Amino acid sequence: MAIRTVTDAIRYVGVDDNTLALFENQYPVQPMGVSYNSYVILDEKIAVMDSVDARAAEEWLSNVARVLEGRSPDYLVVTHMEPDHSGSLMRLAQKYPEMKIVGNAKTFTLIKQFFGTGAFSEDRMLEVGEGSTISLGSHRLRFLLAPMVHWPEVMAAYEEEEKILFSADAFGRFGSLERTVRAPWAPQARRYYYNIIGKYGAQVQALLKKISALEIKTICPLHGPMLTEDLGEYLRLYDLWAQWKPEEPEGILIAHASIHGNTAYASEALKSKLEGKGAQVTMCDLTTTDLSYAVTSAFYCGKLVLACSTYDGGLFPPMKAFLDHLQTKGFRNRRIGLMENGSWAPAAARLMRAKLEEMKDIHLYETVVSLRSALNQTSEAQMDALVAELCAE
Ligand SMILES: Cc1cc2nc3c(=O)[nH]c(=O)nc-3n(C[C@H](O)[C@H](O)[C@H](O)COP(=O)(O)O)c2cc1C
Repeated sequence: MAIRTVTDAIRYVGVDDNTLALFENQYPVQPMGVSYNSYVILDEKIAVMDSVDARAAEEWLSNVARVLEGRSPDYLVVTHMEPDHSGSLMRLAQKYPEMKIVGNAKTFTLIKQFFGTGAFSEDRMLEVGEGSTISLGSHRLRFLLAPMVHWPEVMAAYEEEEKILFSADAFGRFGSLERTVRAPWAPQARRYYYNIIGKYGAQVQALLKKISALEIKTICPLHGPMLTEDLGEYLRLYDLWAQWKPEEPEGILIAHASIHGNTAYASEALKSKLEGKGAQVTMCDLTTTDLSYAVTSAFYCGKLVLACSTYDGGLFPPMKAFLDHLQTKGFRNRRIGLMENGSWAPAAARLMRAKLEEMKDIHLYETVVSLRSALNQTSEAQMDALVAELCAE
């Protein structure tokens, strides 16, 4: 990946990873890839902002060396210790033994856990806290602690001279810079947010409140593009996401998990009926859709219909996994209809309801569509009643 110029004094030295299959060993990142971002601020003193995944160490070290042009960095700022950003930290630290490591108290606890208690001598660890500053010359970094966005030691850094927010993982998105140069920010930022940061909406709101007092010209996140335009729109979306509010309050997601196809067929019939009433419907086959996309679609819409076959007295596993993931990510504040199928003792609706009742602010529609193997007159009448409820508001 080519080095990029952020401003005259600031360079992007991050690395694209276009070969990784699963980010965090669970989120597909093909074909879009992912980037591990890192920046260098060149002034009287030099700060390197974060390192990269160990997979990308060689390219990153070479990028850093090229922009340094023979100088040595004074600081490596560690905005958090997740290995996709700290995996090459020790390589840079060994190469430049005079360089100080900048972190907060929790950062150094994690550094010791990952790299051993003797990883750094005391004089190499420069501890900062909320509001601490480091002057580099004409540039000055001010630190804003952002605990649990989405690790405990996370901090952002605001560069006061050029009004740049180094936002750690906030505002990041999947997609390498090379492969997604023309892709809109929101779709992969939304999937990144809900799956990785989503549980910590309250902590994201706290960070948004802190940065609302700042004039920001550029946001430099740790994944995906540097953001220079439409910042108001990105902040608006983050504010919505952090409050678990749907982007399409009237949009309906039908998420189905069908063993032999009858529940899927009934879901298609439901979709036709809803569209006949002018509703905006998205379908998600949970047996073929990666969970990270299904979870994102669920958060996007204000209304859902969950349709599931009964399986050994329980939920068909793709629905069970979907509900587990939603719960983990703090899913709430949605209106939901249920459709079940069972050939001899349907239990799916009862089990889905029980799971949803553990979540906050879930409104369940009264009508439950209960299929016995296949759609028939009785279940179609239930479906019509559910359609009326879904379209009533
Ligand atoms: C392995 C297996 C276990 C099942 N367990 C139950 C069950 O416990 N209770 C029930 O009523 N139906 C059970 N069924 C029937 C499914 O719910 C059946 O596939 C469904 O009624 C038809 O819908 P589908 O074509 O969408 O899967 C089971 C089916 C399979 C293949």
